[in-house]
Amino acid sequence: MPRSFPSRTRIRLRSAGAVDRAAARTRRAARRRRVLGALTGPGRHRSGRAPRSLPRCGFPRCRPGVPATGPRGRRATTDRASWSGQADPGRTDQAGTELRRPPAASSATSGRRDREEAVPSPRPSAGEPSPTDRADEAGSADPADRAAPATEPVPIVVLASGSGTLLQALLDADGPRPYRIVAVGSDKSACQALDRAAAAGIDTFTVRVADHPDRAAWDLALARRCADFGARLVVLAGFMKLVGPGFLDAFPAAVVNAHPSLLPAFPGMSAPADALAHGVKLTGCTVFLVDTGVDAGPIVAQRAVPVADDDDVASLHERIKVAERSLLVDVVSAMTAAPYEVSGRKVKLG
Ligand SMILES: Nc1nc2c(c(=O)[nH]1)N[C@@H](CN(C=O)c1ccc(C(=O)N[C@@H](CCC(=O)O)C(=O)O)cc1)CN2
Ligand SMILES: NCC(=O)N[C@@H]1O[C@H](COP(=O)([O-])[O-])[C@@H](O)[C@H]1O
Repeated sequence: MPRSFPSRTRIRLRSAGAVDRAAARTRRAARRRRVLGALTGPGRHRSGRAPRSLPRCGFPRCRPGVPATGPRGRRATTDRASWSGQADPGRTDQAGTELRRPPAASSATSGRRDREEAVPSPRPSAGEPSPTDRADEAGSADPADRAAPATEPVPIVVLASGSGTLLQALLDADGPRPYRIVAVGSDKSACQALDRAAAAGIDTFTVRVADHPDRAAWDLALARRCADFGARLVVLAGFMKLVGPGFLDAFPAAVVNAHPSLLPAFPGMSAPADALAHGVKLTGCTVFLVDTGVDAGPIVAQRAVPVADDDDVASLHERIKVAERSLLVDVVSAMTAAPYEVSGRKVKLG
């Protein structure tokens, strides 16, 4: 049974700049606590409570408020201590995803902890800032915030195994985009998708299952590579490996997959062939939030595509992919441009 998503969670994917600013606010709040602690005596916050330590990211190189250096010197944001300053507390996970839970929301995802290293948890942790700190973080009095552009692109990583035409559509999308592809990864050492990324001047990486002792270790290695690039959203675009809980926990409600059928019809690796074999007259494509099931996660968007009488698998798949490319660009743009809400199986875009 796939794990479900938390009910009624509002998610705002944050730009790298936003997370860096949140880290700076947290550092300032910590400094204030130290100064006030010195004034009011040992071990006391001005609220009268004992100060809490900041939470640590699960990845060993990461420390709160200290940006790690990713490949080619790019900063992978690692701060997890930045809760939203709203009445409904939200928080930023390792991937920089801000999770906001409306008051009636149930608790976060249940989690297996069968991993070789701790990975970031979407749950509130001991480092939850005080309400005072939340107010500090929410406040727009910070000149750095006021000066920051409102529309910094959200860093995304695309994972692909094949020809990479979905990736190309994300690369080619016209106009200013709310996302920036910071890296393209694959489970294969060579594939056309990696070539397309390299041609566009984008960093690439490979994480092969065969190079890891087991699938859980591969999951964590893949998550680490994506996190090192500062990904807030991971897009599976023709990625032909199932990702597991170790990966998904690092990017809660922030991994999407494109699939060439109208799910829940025809899940799996041969959807267009299965649709043809079934004799359907209408099929299509789906973009969904990936969970631990196979093509089973909450549906974000779908588009219908007709089946022609003389279609073969290649012609049908190509017609689906035309729709899929623009659907994926639309969905990734919407998810990175504005908060979206996940409520059980329902996903509402901003
Ligand atoms: N946890 C999930 N991971 C992925 C999903 C998903 O829904 N949940 N979607 C896939 C894409 N996918 C089809 O939609 C899919 C990919 C791969 C497989 C599969 O069984 N793969 C085998 C290996 C096959 C191979 O390498 O040739 C495997 O993972 O061992 C099924 C469905 C993306 N990931
Ligand atoms: N089960 C996953 C699956 O079937 N994925 C599908 O592979 C194609 C990748 O195309 P591309 O390599 O040209 O981007 C796409 O149709 C994608 O949905």
